[in-house]
Amino acid sequence: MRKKIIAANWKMNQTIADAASYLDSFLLEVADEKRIDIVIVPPFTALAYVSERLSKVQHVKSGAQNMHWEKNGAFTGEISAGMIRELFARYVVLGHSERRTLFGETDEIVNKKTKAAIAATLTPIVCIGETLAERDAGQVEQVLHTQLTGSLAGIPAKELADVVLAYEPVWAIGTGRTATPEQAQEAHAYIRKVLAEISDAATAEKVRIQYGGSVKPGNTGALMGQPDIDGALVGGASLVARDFAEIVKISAAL
Ligand SMILES: O=C[C@H](O)COP(=O)(O)O
Repeated sequence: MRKKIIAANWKMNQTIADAASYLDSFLLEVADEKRIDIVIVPPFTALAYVSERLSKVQHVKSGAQNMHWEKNGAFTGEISAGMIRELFARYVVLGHSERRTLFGETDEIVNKKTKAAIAATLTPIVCIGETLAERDAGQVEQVLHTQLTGSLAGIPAKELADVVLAYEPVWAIGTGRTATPEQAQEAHAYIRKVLAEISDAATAEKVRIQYGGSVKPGNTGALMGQPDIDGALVGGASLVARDFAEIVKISAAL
């Protein structure tokens, strides 16, 4: 049985002051929700603060939104896995579609970052997903296959088992247009099939696959009730503490 993992990707939102009042209410709301993993992914500027607050709460962890694959060097504006780990963050989101589309991240780059994160004992949340044009052209499986084999190349099964994947159809991100539970389940089942091909069936069964794209309290139950959906990567709805707490509670109760 895979433990569900629900993550709040705040993207470029929330100051330290915002994070403080958010956590005041969110941590009270989810104080008893210890059946699932909960992750808060703030912008880098609030990561130290959020990690410090969460160090007193065992069941909620922090994560970063991006990192560079090198340990250090002349990479202005970048930070390394070791720097994230120094803040006691446990997760890092890699290859988010906004990184791929707006900042030119390729599967090769995501692969280097994933390996560097694992080497630094961070758990990567590797994002994949098709655009609307690709879905309309019937290329969903082809796109997911390319992204999976490229982003996860050369990662041994033992390490792959602990990687978290996030299936985020690009057309559902921030649009209010959610994949139906059936569409999401179909994609997740295919992802697990590809995972079995690139590792083995037992490893594929262990990998947790989140769904992301306009997840809200109202659609959480139907999505999280699907057999191959093991959690959610939540953007917009995670900015409101009460909404994100509701998503956590609905997921934990399933
Ligand atoms: O990382 C989160 C995803 O991009 C989903 O964002 P959204 O919930 O605002 O659609």
